[in-house]
Amino acid sequence: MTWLSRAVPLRYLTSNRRLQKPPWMTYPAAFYSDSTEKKGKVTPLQETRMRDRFTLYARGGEGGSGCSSLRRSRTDRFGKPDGGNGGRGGDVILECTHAVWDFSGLQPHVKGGKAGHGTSKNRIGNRGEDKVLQVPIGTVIHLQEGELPSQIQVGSPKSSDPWDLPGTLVDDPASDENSDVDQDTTPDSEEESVAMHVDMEKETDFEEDDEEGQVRYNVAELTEEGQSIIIARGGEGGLGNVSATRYLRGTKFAKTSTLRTMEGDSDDEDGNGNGQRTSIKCGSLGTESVLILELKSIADVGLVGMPNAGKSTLLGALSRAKPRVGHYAFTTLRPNLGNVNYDDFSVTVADIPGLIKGAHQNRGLGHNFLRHIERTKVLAYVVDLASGLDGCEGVTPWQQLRDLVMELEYHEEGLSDRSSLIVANKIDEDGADERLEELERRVRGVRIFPVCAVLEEGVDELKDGLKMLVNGEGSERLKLENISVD
Ligand SMILES: Nc1nc2c(ncn2[C@@H]2O[C@H](COP(=O)(O)OP(=O)(O)OP(=O)(O)O)[C@@H](O)[C@H]2O)c(=O)[nH]1
Repeated sequence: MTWLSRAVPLRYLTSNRRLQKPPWMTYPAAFYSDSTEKKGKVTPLQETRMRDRFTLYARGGEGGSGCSSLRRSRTDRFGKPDGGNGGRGGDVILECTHAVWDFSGLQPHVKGGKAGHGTSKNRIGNRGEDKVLQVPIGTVIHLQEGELPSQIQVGSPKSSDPWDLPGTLVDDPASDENSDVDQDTTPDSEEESVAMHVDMEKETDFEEDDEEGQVRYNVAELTEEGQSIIIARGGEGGLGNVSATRYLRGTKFAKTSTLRTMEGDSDDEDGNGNGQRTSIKCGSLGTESVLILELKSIADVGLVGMPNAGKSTLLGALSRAKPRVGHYAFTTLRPNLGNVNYDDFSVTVADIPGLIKGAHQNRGLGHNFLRHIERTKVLAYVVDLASGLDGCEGVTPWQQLRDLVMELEYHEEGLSDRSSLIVANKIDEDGADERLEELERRVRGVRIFPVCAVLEEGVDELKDGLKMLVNGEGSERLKLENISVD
């Protein structure tokens, strides 16, 4: 089609009848793809890449400062302390949800809300607002710097307790001689005690990695909807002069002179939390951590295959997922998930972007996506039966299988060692039947399902085969020694 064949409005024809190009024709790309332009779609290769690895800097909010205030009355000339404690800074929390599927919505630097300062009449400062970040299901956390994350129990009644007092408040200071404002480690809620338990467990798990500057791998993972962990805790609030007086009288600061000095210090503070933080009046800073978040999709079945083998088409045939399908390699740039429904249960299937020989040397899309099948129970190797037929260039199905197993093993030893089956796709193509026979001769040990994904032929048998493997009825594995390529 030439540009002249399109209807041109009269205003673009000049008086001497010479044709001038209308504006849209000066942009050939827009001209040829105007329907795409109108719908605002991107061309397939511009599809946004999945953000499945992310470095996050988190800091808990600062605790509020305690207030120094005296309440005088006609009967009490000297007054009584009535300054309230500062509030506790907001935490930074990761929450696992189906609503997001990668980390593209996250900001790299996140800080919990700053708490309010205490005020007179013994009023406690507002608690800093928690910053809740939504992460996808299957998020694995590696710790680069800072404290280990701590789990929050779902539905903990205390988690939203508005009367959650700053941990620095010591009810009976005299009973705990060694207590210290900045080192109060007594769990004040069920939530905190769980957190500490988790921490201790993890600590033992990662003892050997616990060297400075080293990343501590897999410190936590989020695998269920609603599961939350605190990755940076808000700072504790400073003590107001009511609590400070009680605290100091009951502990090592018992000397009146010290008490006066400490309280005096507090009076010098401007109350905005920027002053010297050694004073018990000042709120403490929140904890800081640097985390590497990594997504490992949780699927029962992983579809692996060379580019163009028909994985996305197959996922669409097996489930209601609508992945992008194209007749060129690397149409799929991110793992797609779909649910295969049976009468009584459903199976999640992940379509992993095409692997090629040498992916471990970063060819094609590299190995990045293979971590999404680390947690799958079953592998379905999808091969293109028509590849290399009719004298066309292409890799034979048995060679495809060999390359795939090798790439999986290069990525992680033992990755291919899980229940597997082979999907021999494109059985509708000429010469595919003979190819299938040869494939059955060359590959032993696993079941082969001939399928035509576009016409959805053979899909029901494949579904049954997948169901059996997911249920643990069968444990065939594809091994290199069982594939004959010569
Ligand atoms: N003849 C025939 N063509 C098929 C069949 N299944 C898929 N195709 C075609 O093969 C091409 C590639 O299909 P995709 O589903 O995008 O393949 P893929 O494996 O997801 O490709 P990547 O995204 O590169 O990994 C498309 O043109 C499909 O229409 C089939 O059963 N028979």
